[in-house]
Amino acid sequence: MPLTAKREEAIERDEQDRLAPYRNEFYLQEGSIYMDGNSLGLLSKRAEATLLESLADWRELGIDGWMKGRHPWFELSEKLAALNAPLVGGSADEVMVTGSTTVNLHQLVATFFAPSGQRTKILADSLTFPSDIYALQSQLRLRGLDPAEHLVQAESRDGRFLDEADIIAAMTEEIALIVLPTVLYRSGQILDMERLTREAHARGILIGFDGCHSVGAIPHAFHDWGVDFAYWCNYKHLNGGPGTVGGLFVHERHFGTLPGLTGWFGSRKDKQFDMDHTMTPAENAGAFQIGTPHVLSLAPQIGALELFAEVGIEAVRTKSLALTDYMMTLVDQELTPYGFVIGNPRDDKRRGAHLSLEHPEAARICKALKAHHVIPDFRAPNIVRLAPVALYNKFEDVYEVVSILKTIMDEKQYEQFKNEREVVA
Ligand SMILES: Cc1ncc(COP(=O)(O)O)c(C=O)c1O
Ligand SMILES: Nc1ccccc1C(=O)C[C@H](N)C(=O)O
Repeated sequence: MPLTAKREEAIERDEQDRLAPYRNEFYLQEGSIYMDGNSLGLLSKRAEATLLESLADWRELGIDGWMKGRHPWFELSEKLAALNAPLVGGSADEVMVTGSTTVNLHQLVATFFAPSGQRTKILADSLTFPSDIYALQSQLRLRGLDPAEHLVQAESRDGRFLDEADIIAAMTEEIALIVLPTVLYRSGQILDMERLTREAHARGILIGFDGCHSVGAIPHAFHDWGVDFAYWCNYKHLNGGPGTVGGLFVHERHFGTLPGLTGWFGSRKDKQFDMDHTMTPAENAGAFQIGTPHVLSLAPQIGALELFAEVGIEAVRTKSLALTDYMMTLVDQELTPYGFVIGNPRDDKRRGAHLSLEHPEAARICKALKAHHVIPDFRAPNIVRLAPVALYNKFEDVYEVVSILKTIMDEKQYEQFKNEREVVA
């Protein structure tokens, strides 16, 4: 189904795009358009190379890979932390690449949730990713507190967005800790982290953020905003590979706080192999490591993060906004008659890096897209999530996806599929 908009306009924008050459850094499948980098980013050639180098270090050096490898494993988490730091607005000391999103949340809540007196509750929200809620519930149970009473979830007025004023209103004198997403995983709304942190601190409450959907997509200033802690995954926008090691940020004002969950890799590096039964924790965010790093799962990040160091997060964000803005324009022009509702914020300040297209037939529209070799994901009950990624998608991809969507809707091709979700996406 031809679009009213002209393909040449998309091609022209690609020609002017300074980041266009980075597309060649990635493995893209011929004839397929990947729009799911907000769930699992694609493999880059540099990430593949650093993974293979680490594998070769293991093959050739055995145990000496820890100190003498091409990317010595003993300092690898620290090296990657320094590459993550500019992406979250922290110093290299405030960041550590370790654990996974959910494990890091457990670690940080185990550290910073200190119920006392009437402050015994944790404040989260009703739209956040389920794993965070499960972790918070179990942390409460571990302290002998009933989650039904002690986990407060700020409500959304429309099921899509959160209003900071509602969250602030829930910051009562019963709240000890707040955990919120930076960007909501379904609607892509960015929360005003600076404002929320200021308001939490004005009430004597600690606050941390889940950065899974924002790190590698938008700039952050966790240090300057005064955020107490944050945690994120490196497999979405950072393209570190499936299940790659996650990241965490702890504000320097908390250095010296004993982690809730300690292990020998949280030791000061020069002390670790003293094997003393009295731990000497690292004097920075390194203290929050627990055990031996998953080296082969860290290794792709060396190459993947190098790309971000080269391009800079500001340039990534500028292109990402241009891509999602272009996609919204085409959706408005071409798809409105078919019943799509744009369920993400339109404002640049509020919009993350993906579009959330709502439609009652969303599950089977996603299946029809896949039959056309377009990879979106479906999020229940009615969302087609589409993420045009700055480092590897082009404006012409956006044009093509909207054009395919128009054909699917016009010819009701989605009717060939069941309107039920698949297992993963
Ligand atoms: C916002 C958010 N939080 C938490 C998670 C869970 O992360 P993990 O499975 O890596 O612990 C995800 C994605 O899986 C997510 O998108
Ligand atoms: N970790 C995964 C493992 C398997 C499949 C998807 C994921 C995701 O990350 C989903 C993502 N967090 C989401 O926002 O839906």
